[in-house]
Amino acid sequence: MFHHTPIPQIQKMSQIPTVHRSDPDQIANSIRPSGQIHVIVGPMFAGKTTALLRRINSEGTNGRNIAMIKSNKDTRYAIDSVVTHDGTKYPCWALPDLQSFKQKLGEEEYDKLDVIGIDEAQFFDDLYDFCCKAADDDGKTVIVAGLDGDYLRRNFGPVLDIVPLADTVTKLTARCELCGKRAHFTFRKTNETETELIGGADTYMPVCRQHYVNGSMVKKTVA
Ligand SMILES: Nc1ncnc2c1ncn2[C@@H]1O[C@H](COP(=O)(O)OP(=O)(O)O)[C@@H](O)[C@H]1O
Ligand SMILES: Cc1cn([C@H]2C[C@H](O)[C@@H](COP(=O)(O)O)O2)c(=O)[nH]c1=O
Repeated sequence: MFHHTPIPQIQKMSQIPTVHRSDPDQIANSIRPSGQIHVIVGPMFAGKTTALLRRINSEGTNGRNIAMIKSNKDTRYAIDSVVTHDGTKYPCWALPDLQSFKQKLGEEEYDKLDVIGIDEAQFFDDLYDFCCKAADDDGKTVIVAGLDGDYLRRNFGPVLDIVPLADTVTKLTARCELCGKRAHFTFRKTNETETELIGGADTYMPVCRQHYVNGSMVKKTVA
């Protein structure tokens, strides 16, 4: 039996859907305020909050209007201030999430802001959406400090999610508490296993790779 295979029809040019290219002039001429996002990460005690405060103070010196936010989960040194491990302070909004910020501050005050600092960013689930809107739509400079990794060296919260949005990313290091070499990791001294556990030098120490691995082995052996 003879089978007739249908020959595919060649599409006429007019039938091929047009790909619409964005017009570069239109993009270039659209007037949008230009925001920025700067991200500071690293282990605990690396100087993330210190770096954040330095940048915020320098923006303030340049006459820019600033607001600082931290997670209200961080109750270590003060409720309504960002505080470094060596005691430098800056007043802030301590919030459960970032979406409540505009409402708390008021629309008019929000519009006047040039720079928003965010500390303990690992605790804000809505970090990505907030930063995207603040920089892309509202023209704010957002400076974010937070832990990139938790005590098990896993992604911590949404901090690494905003790297694709960022103008700059700075990874700081601390000093290994056991040998003084550069420390990239945070070691939890206690046996608690929950990801979020607020604490300072009583609970955590910065360590180099070698001492992170040794410490984890010792913990496993003892457990
Ligand atoms: N192992 C440590 N234990 C306690 N404090 C430390 C330790 N290493 C450094 N520090 C102090 O912490 C300061 C940095 O604090 P901070 O900016 O709050 O760090 P981060 O925000 O990265 O945790 C350093 O300047 C130093 O004074
Ligand atoms: C590693 C790790 C840390 N945390 C908590 C401990 C502190 O309260 C903050 C980090 O503060 P810092 O300003 O960076 O010193 O995060 C946690 O909850 N879980 C962890 O694994």
